[in-house]
Amino acid sequence: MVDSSLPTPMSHTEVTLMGEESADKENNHHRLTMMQAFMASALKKWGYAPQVYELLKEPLRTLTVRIPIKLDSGVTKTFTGFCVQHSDATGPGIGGVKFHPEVTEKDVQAQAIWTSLQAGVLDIPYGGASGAIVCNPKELSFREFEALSRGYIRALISFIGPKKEFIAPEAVPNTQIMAWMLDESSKVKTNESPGFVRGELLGLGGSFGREAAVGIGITIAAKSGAKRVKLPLEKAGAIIHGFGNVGTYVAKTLNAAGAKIVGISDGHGALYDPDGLDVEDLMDRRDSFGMVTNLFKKSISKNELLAEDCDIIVDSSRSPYVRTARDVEPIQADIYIEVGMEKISAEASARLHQRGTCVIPGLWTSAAGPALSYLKGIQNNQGYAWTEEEVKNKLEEKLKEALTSMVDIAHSHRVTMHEAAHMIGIQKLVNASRLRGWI
Ligand SMILES: NC(=O)c1ccc[n+]([C@@H]2O[C@H](COP(=O)([O-])OP(=O)(O)OC[C@H]3O[C@@H](n4cnc5c(N)ncnc54)[C@H](O)[C@@H]3O)[C@@H](O)[C@H]2O)c1
Repeated sequence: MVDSSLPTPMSHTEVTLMGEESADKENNHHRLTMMQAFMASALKKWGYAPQVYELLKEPLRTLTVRIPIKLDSGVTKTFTGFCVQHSDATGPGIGGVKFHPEVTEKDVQAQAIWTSLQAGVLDIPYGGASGAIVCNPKELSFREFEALSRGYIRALISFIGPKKEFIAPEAVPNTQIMAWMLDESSKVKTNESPGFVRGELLGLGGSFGREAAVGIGITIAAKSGAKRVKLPLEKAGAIIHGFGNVGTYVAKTLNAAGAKIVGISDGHGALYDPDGLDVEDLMDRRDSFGMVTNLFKKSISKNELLAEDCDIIVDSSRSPYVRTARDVEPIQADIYIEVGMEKISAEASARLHQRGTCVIPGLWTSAAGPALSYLKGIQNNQGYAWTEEEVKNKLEEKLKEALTSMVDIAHSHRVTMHEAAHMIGIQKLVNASRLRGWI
């Protein structure tokens, strides 16, 4: 039964290209609403009843905790942390923990819903969760970082664990942070399995492949997009919008696959050279804020870069700004690869689709992390670790299966790849909720 009262996909305010800082401000923090709109639209396409949207539009649990930490100066500072569990209908939640000065409860809720959908896209037995600590990682010493990581686990220990929620790395969290979190949970709760956290050190039950995972996903995306638009990857020119952790990894893997990196951008500006940029050199010259474009007199603006001639755009920026249909109008690339949560609006995705651009949605490209967590869980459960090659092959297989399902749904339902991804994600969640008798 189609529900006409469900919200239609959000019509984003058309933001004139007035200077990116003000545009960012205007468009900020829309991701939860945007997620709900994508969800409502996917539910409508499947014809689900309104009660389904009511159940899934918000997380089942949102917890706020306060974490007091003694800083190196001897002063106690109290940090705020969030833990959001969207749904455990399909299994225990899996979610990253973000350490960021501007992260809000709504950001974490959006991320948790998004992770639920990712688990559905991958068809893995997990639900969506997400966590965050409001802090500026650049202001924390190594010891303070450890204290905060352990404090977060102590504050949440009753709500998380292998049967409730796994903790996985997100933005800043690295393997060391995961190891501290695992150790704290073993101290507070005896017999905690190494499977409690995902992404920790190899010597502590971690899996190979954590760092390479996102790059592997994006390379598959680039190769499959290139095949679709009949473009030899070896002759392709790629622009990396957001030359950070993911962006540099992608630049290196695309370079290795034969593509030329013709443009990059960071928080400051952008660089473009049709003859190709020296990725290694740019990486070496980045400052402690990750910026490099500020060193060049010939740098251009981030918006100008979007309009430059290229075959592939990888959008791996960490901008809060969601691109509208109007923003994507100047894009010339044949392939647009979104990395991370909803970088473009439903209308922008539809516009690119209409123009024949192959759009690979972030819901799929960023699913390599959860897919790897799933593979790690299997290794932990069987007490046997696979080789790096085995992990890579299984990861590729899982991602390719998910990509094929997405393409099939896009064709059979005549929808964009974004819509197809959301439709698959939501369907798995609805089926599990229905079997449990929740709806
Ligand atoms: N790190 C991971 O493991 C991982 C995994 C999957 C998805 N993601 C997603 O990928 C995206 C990038 O993550 P990351 O870890 O590389 O982040 P990062 O902070 O290391 O890099 C982000 C880059 O974006 C740039 N940037 C910031 N504001 C910008 C703007 N307005 N315009 C253009 N560039 C801007 C920054 O200068 C930086 O170069 C995020 O959306 C993240 O959620 C990350």
